[in-house]
Amino acid sequence: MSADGWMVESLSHGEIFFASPTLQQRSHGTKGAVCAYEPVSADGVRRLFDRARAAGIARPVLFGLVPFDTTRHASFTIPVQLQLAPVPQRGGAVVAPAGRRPAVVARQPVPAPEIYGDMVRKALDLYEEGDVRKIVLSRAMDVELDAPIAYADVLRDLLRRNAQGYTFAVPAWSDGVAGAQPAASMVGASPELLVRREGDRVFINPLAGSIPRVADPEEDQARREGLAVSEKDLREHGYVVSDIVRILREHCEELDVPQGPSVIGTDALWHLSTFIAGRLKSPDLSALGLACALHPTPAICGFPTAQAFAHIQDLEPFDREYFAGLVGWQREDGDGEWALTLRCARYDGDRRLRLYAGAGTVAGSDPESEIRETAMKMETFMRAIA
Ligand SMILES: C=C(O[C@H]1C=CC=C(C(=O)O)[C@@H]1O)C(=O)O
Repeated sequence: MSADGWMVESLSHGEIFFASPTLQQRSHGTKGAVCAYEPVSADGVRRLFDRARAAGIARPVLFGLVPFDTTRHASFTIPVQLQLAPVPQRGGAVVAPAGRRPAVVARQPVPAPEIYGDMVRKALDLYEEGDVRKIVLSRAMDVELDAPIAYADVLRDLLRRNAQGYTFAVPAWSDGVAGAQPAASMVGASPELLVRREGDRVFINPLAGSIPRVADPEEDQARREGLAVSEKDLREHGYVVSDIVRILREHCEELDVPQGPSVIGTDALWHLSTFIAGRLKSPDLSALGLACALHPTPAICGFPTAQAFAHIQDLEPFDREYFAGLVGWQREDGDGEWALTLRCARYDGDRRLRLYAGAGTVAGSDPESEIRETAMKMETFMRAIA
């Protein structure tokens, strides 16, 4: 453990790091890890734990990435050596980065911001036609660096600025697996908890409806207050909460849903947030099982889900892969935490990253503000890299 208490020192490509607001976990080495690259299923997860036991891993913890489109392959890893610790007090001593940061050699938006604006305008036309009410539209940015990233520096930076978030580096496998080097890793700091399960208690914290923060404290506060009463943002948030609650009612016998959202802040944005707690009807439903029942929520897809999903496939000119999917961990008893894979990038382990950002659109959305919001989401991640 390093002086600042974060277990990120010498983390190499393919190793795992996952920090929630209270717990940090990291793997040491990639040798012997039990891995799978297959669509997510309860049977598949069970088989992985069986393989881990057979391999002599005493207290197996499964880490994973589930794609936005769950018919595609997920990436799962049960490391041989895992270290757990409470997160250190924030605001304490911060170890300065050891070396120089990589420089950006090239940036390529996918698509260009104007085209993203056109996508939002097309969504606005669809709202007039009436078969869909919300679509979360995203864009990407391909970045080339002059040198590989230092995981420890990047994660420290993300951790420092996202105290209430879920900071992660989790490997993405490709066909064949079992090699020591993954195809890529997803690296980022998500503000959004999809599901935490502790025994029969579950916690869900959807976010939707956002505004960028500014340095001036008065203007920043005015933006926070404006978001709390914005009709468009409350509507955007409402689709998410009502759909999540509808599904939770099938699986929970007690549900505690606040009357209305509150506003939470990351270092760069204000978000509308609703913290929901429930008690599961069946102890057999794991954290990942419930997360998959809820996914894709209108926070990253839209409403109604099927129509929004089809429009996303049609409008977005790139494959989301693991972006806007699930990232997290789970123990054999089904307890665990799954966050949405947001504010992140796919990193190839060398000099290439693909950053992603999305924004919810509804009738009344402004294409220019959605361009700004997605730019801000990617920019905050870039600050940690170069
Ligand atoms: C899709 C993203 O954010 C979602 C989560 C929180 C707030 C959102 C919004 O206000 O648009 C998005 O629904 C992203 O960060 O890429």
